Amino acid sequence: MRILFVAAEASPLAKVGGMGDVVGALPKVLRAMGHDVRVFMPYYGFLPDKLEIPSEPIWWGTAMYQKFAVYETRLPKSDVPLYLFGHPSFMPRRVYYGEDEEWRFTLFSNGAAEFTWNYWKPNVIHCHDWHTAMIPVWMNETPDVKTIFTIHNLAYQGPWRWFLERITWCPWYMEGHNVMASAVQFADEVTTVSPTYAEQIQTAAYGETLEGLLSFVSGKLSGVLNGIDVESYNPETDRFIVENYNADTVERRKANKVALQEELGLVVDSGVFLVGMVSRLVEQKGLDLVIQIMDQFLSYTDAQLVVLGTGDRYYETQMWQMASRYPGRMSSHILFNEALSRRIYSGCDTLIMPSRFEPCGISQMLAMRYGCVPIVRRTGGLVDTVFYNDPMNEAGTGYCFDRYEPMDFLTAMIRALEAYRYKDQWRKLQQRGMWQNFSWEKSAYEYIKIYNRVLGNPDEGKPTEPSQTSGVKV
Ligand SMILES: Nc1ncnc2c1ncn2[C@@H]1O[C@H](COP(=O)(O)OP(=O)(O)O[C@H]2O[C@H](CO)[C@@H](O)[C@H](O)[C@H]2O)[C@@H](O)[C@H]1O
Repeated sequence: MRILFVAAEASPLAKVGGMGDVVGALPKVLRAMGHDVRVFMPYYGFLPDKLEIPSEPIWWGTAMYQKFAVYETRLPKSDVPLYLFGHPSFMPRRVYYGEDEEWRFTLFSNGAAEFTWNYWKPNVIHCHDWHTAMIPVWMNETPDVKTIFTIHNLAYQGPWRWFLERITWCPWYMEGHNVMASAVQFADEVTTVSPTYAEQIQTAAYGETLEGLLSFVSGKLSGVLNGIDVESYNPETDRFIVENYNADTVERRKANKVALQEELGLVVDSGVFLVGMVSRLVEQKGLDLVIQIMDQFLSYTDAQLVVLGTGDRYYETQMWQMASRYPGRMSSHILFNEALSRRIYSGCDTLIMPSRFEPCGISQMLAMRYGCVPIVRRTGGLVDTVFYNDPMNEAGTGYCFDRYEPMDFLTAMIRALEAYRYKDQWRKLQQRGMWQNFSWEKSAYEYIKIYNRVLGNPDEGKPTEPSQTSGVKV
C-alpha cells in the first residue's frame, strides 16, 4: 500500500506534543511491515539545524495564489521519505502560534493535496488533526485516494467556514461549520487514539460540540491506542540518562534520581518521594487540580516536585510561583527539553497526569517504560493504559482516580506516597509498568486493517497479543 502521512509535527524534527511522537514513529513501523509510507510536513525555519535538506526542491506547485516548493529528505534514522512543504510563512522558528496560523496550515494542506494529485499519488492519505482537515474534503472527488482522519486533539478545530471561504476553495458539497467537522464528515474513516476516548467524544462532556456528529458517524469511528518508540525510549540504552537499567536492575534508577536532584537544585536525598510532571501546561492536562492541591501536598509531606512544560502563560507563572515558595523541594522548568524529560522519567518515583481529558497520553507510557509509576485521572487513553495498583494480587501499574476533583487527586497522591514506603511492593509495581508492551506493532496492525477496509482489500492484518501483559483491570 502507498500511504502518505500529512501532519504538522514529526518527532524528532518538529515535536510539540504527542502527535509528533505518533507521526515520527508509526510510519517507520508500517514501512518495516512492507508498506510504502511517506510523510509530508511543513519546512519549518529551524529544520536545517536538525537534518540535511537538499537545496534543490523536487517539485514546485501553486495553491491559494502562492508558489511553494517541496523538498525531499528522510525521517532521521529511517528510510521513510520525508517531503517538506516550503513556503515563507513557515520560515519563523516555531511550529505553532502566530496570527497567520489558520491561513498557513490551510495553505499547507492545499499543498499536500496538490502534491498527491500531481507528484506522488498514494492509496491512502492519513491526516492528523485540524491542520490537515481540509484534505478529506478535497479528496472526496478523487475516489482512488482514500482518507483517514486521526483526531489527536478535538479541542482545536481549526478555521471556521466563513474564514475558509475567503481564503481557499470550499467545494459546493462541503458541509461543516469548521474544518474539523468537515473532516469528520468526509474522511473515509475517522480514528482517535484510544478506544475509551473514541466512546467519550460521542458525549457532550467530551465532544467539544461535535458529539452529535461524531455519534452520527460512529460506524466509521474507532479508537486505536498509540504506542511509543520503544527503541528510542529504552532505559537500557538511553544515552541522555546517567545510569542505564532495566526491569531486573530497577534499583539502579537511584543514581538517576540523585543526579536529577543535583541538576535541578533540589535537596539531594534518594529516600524522598520525587514527583514529576512532563506536560504541555494547558487546561487539558489538569493544571488547575495541580494548583489546588500541591501546596497541601508539599506542606504536609517531605515529597519533592519537578515540573517540565510550556503552554499557557497563566499556568507557567503559577508553576514558577509555586516553585519559589518551596526552594529545594520544587523545581519548575518552563521549556521544552527532550533530554531533561528523559531524565525526569528515569529519576522520578512517580509522574502525575490528572488530565481533564486525554485522547491517549504518551507521557504515562514513557513513565512506565522507565519505571516511574503514573498517577492518573481515569479518562480517555489513561483508562486503557494505566491500571489500579493491586499489591495483594500483584497486578496493576499505577494510581488512578475518577472524578475531576482536587480531593480525589490528593487522595491518589497520598495513597501512592504511602505505598512508596513498602519498597518490595513498590519495586514490583515499577516492574509491572516496565513489562508492559507499548510497542507500535499492535497499533500498526490496527491501522493496516483500517487502510485495507477503506480500500476494500481483504484484511491481512495479523492480530497480536494485547499490549497490556501484566496489568489487570480491577
Ligand atoms: N516541556 C517538554 N519537554 C520535553 N518533552 C515534553 C514536554 N512537554 C511534553 N513533552 C513530551 O510530549 C509528549 C506529550 O505527549 P502526550 O500524548 O502525553 O500529550 P499531548 O497532549 O501533547 O498529545 C496529544 O496527542 C497525543 C498523540 O496522539 C495523545 O496521546 C494525547 O492524548 C493528546 O492530547 C511526550 O512525549 C512528552 O514527553
